[in-house]
Order: sequence, then C-alpha cells, then structure tokens
Amino acid sequence: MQDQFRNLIINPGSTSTKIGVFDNDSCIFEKTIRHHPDDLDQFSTIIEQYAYRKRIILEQLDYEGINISKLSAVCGRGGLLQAIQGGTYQVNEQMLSDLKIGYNGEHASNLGGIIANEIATGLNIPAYIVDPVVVDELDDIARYSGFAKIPRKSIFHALNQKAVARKVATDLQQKYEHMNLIVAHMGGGISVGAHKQGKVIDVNNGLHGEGPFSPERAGTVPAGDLIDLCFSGEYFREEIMKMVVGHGGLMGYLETSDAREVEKRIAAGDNRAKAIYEAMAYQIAKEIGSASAVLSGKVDVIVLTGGLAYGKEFTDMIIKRIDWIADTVVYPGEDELKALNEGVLRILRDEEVPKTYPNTLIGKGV
Ligand SMILES: Nc1ncnc2c1ncn2[C@@H]1O[C@H](COP(=O)(O)OP(=O)(O)OP(=O)(O)O)[C@@H](O)[C@H]1O
Ligand SMILES: CCCC(=O)O
Repeated sequence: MQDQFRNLIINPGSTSTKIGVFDNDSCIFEKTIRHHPDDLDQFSTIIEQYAYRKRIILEQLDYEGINISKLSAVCGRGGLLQAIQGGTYQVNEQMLSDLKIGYNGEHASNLGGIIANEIATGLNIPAYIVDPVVVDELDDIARYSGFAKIPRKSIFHALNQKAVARKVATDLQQKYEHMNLIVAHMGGGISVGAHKQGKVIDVNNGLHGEGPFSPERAGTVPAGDLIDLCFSGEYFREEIMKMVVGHGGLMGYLETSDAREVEKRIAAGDNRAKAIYEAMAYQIAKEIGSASAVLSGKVDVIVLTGGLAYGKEFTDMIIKRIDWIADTVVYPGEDELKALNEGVLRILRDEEVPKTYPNTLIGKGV
C-alpha cells in the first residue's frame, strides 16, 4: 500500500489565500498571500476572483520550485454549500455547481473546491474539501430566528473552530467529545461557537449579518433600519450586501480591515480608531456571554483564535469582560491548512471513506 503522499492545500479567505504543500503530515511549504483590497475590488463577485487567485497560487508554486506533477491530491476549503455533516468530501459535479452559484451565498471558500478541482483534474488526481463553513450541528432550538420565513443557519469557521477545539482538548489532556468550549474565531469574519461535547450546538452566522462586527463585516445590524436603507431607492442589492459583508465593520468605519493598521493609528493617538476597536472587542465579549448561556454556564474553557488573536491588547480587552465565565486560552492564527491536510490523509490512508455530497437534509423541520 502506498504510504508517501504529497498534498496541495488551498484556503481562500476573505482577505488572503493560504496555501500549503504537505509530505504526509509535514508541511514543506506554506504561504499566506495577502490580497490588497484594491486587487479584490476589481471583481464584482467573489467567484470572478477564481482565475486571479488560481494564477497567483500556480505562480507561487512555480517560484518555489514545487513540481505539482508529484501531487497525490488537492484539497480546498469548502464553501457555502448545502448544510452538511462534518467530514471529508470528494469534489463532484453537484458540489461544483453549488459552489459556482453560491448555494448559501457568496464566500471566498467557494473558490477552494473549484480551484482544487481544476488543478487536480489536470493531474488526474482527486480533489477534496473538508469541514466546510456550512457544517451544521445546531440544536433545533437554535434554528428559530423569531421570523418564521427565515430560520437561522450554521455558517461559521467550522474547520478552524473544530481543529483548535481538538488541539485545546489534547493540550488539556482531555477529549473534545467530553468538553464544553466556547471558541471565538476572529479573522476577516468573526464566529463564536458553543461546542457541547463535540458538537457546535449554536453559533452566530459569521457571514451574513449576525454577531459581532469584524474587520470587514457588519455583524448584527438593526433590522428595521436596514430594511429602510434597502428600499430607500439609493442602492442596488449588491451595494448593500457589500456594506454588510466586505465593507462593514472596521472597513466601514475606518477604511481598513487590517487590525495592525488600526493598532498603529491608536498608538499615534487616533481616539476614534480606539473607540471602534474597543467596540469590536466589546461585541465579541457579549457574544461569548451569550454562548455561555447556551451552555448553561457549564464552560470548561474559552478559546480565542484567528488573526486578531495575535493582538495582545485586543485579546486583553475581551478577556477582562469574560474572565468570570471560565479560563481563556489564546491560540492565535489558525490551523486550517493542517486540518485540511489531515482530512485528506485520513482518506488516502484508507482510515475513512470520503463522504458523497450532498449527504444529508438538516434542520428542515424548523
Ligand atoms: N499580528 C497581528 N496582530 C493583530 N492583528 C493581526 C495580526 N495578524 C493578522 N491580524 C489581523 O487579523 C485579521 C485577519 O485574520 P485572518 O488572516 O485569520 O483572516 P482571513 O483568513 O482573511 O479571514 P477569515 O478568518 O474570516 O476566513 C486582519 O484584521 C489582520 O490585520
Ligand atoms: C463565517 C464563515 C467564514 C468566514 O467567512 O469568515
């Protein structure tokens, strides 16, 4: 049986594309390609960024002298597909079609499966996605929004939240399936998940206007005022959507989604930047408090992760409001490339069978 595998892993985020090449479990090359807002703004939809991001990935691999003909598999972070169980899925026609139309909306990770498939097809190797943003383990009680026509959806950083939660459990010498954790993923978007014994039973829809505002998203906004804005006759649908996802949050207030730039402005005495940065921390703390109620206060540990967790002053602002709930641990950045590779290796090593998309109907009764 073959036991040497080389995998290319592609993780398109809202503000960056992360790529990695793994020889079995070892990462031999990793790169975060940060996209300037002007580069992304030339495209009116995310799916139109496909050729631009694929070209940059291939150029980068070429520049590093990585011969892609030696690859065993290509894996992309999965996108806004139909709600599905967690796991590793082989890319198929139905999936490609749902990624292209954005079954549950527009998202950078819709590009992951498409770019992975394109590269893999040319090499005659398989393409996979692992734990996409639509992994849905919500308790049914969490599905009610209060508006019968609009059930809540589970759209969050499932891959990193699950991977980091497992790592924290291992580091605490416990089993993820035996713990209650609150995980706040704080990247370009922010999601705060209530993990109860291995399942994310509630989480804010970190993409389409629920929860804290983030570097580039508005989070929860007053519904009535938003409706008035939509019907003011002043904006097209895409313009309003962009104000909520992409140009909301820090970007909307401060015209940058880069928290490091915001920290520089604060250090230079910009009090408005300071107030807005503090408000983002405040809203994250509030969401964590809400998740603690979901877990009836039985919280073993709170985890802060994602790019924003590198900011010590930022995490301190959150921790001072939540330290009465449980201990907080900070795992900055994310482990998504590693988690994707592990999902692929489980298939290549015959430890798991890939799931077939779409494999389930979830939450249809609510
Ligand atoms: N060292 C750092 N200190 C403070 N903030 C940082 C640091 N590094 C990155 N960030 C901030 O983290 C945010 C981006 O996080 P990340 O790279 O996890 O997002 P992404 O992958 O593009 O999006 P998402 O996580 O939503 O998929 C940006 O606001 C960035 O400025
Ligand atoms: C909320 C899904 C992941 C992301 O876009 O940040």
